[in-house]
Amino acid sequence: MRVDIVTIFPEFFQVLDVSLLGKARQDGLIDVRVHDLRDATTDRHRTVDDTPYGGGAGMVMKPEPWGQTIDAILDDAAGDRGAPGLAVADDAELADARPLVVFPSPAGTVFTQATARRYALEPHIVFGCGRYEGIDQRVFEDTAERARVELVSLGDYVLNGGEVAVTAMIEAFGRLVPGVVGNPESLVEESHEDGLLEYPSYTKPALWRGREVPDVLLSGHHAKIAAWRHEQQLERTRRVRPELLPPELG
Ligand SMILES: Nc1ccccc1-c1cnco1
Repeated sequence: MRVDIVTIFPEFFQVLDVSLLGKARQDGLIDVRVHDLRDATTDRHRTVDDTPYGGGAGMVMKPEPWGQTIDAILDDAAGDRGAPGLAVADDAELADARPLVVFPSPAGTVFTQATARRYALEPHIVFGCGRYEGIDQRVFEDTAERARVELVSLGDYVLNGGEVAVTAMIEAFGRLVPGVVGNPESLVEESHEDGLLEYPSYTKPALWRGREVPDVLLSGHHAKIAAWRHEQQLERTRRVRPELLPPELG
C-alpha cells in the first residue's frame, strides 16, 4: 500500500517512523511518502496561501501548489501502475481503479472504524493536509476529475490543520493492513470492531490496592467468560454510547 501525504509541515510526520507503523514501513508493507507543498511554489517566500475572495478572517490555501503537487503524485503513481496503454477498464472498474485522495476537513464525513477498514484495502491513498481556513474549493473539483475525492472529519472539534487527523487515520487503517499487526486475532476484540465498545480488561495481580479481578475471569470457564464480556460490552455501550447499539438491543 502506498500513502502520499501533502503538507506544509513535513517534519510533523516523523512520528510515522516509530512504533508499529515504522516497522510496517521498514517491512515494505506501507510505503509512506511525504511532500512539502512549498516545494511547488515559485515565489521567493514560497507562498501557499492568500486572502479569501469575498473577505473574511484567515487565509485560504492557493490552488496552484496543490494542483501541481497532486498531479505529480498521481502521474508518478500511474507510472508505477505499469506501462502506458494499460487496458482501460469500463467505467465501473475505472472508478474503483482510480486513486483515493482524502482531505481532512471539519466539513467532511465522520471517520469511523468502517472507514479505516475500507482504507486498509486501498492500494493508494493521497492525503492533503489543509489549514482550518481551508483549501481553495477548486482543488477538490479539479482533483475529482482524475481521482476519488473524500473530505473526512475526525469529529466535531477544531484543529489548526489536517496533520493530526491524517496521523490518526493512518494509525487506524495502517494497523489493519495485513501483516502489520503480528497477531490478527488482537484486531477482533476491540472497541468498534464489532460495533460495540470493548469490555473492561484485567491482568495480574489478582488483588491490587484492595481491588479484586471479577471471579468469572479466574474461572477458566471460556463460555461464561465470553458471555460476561459480551454483557459488559452491551452495558458499557448502553451507558456511554447508546447511539451505537443496534436497534434490537437499544
Ligand atoms: N479542524 C480541521 C482543520 C483542518 C483540517 C481538518 C480539521 C478537522 C478534521 N476533523 C476535525 O477537524
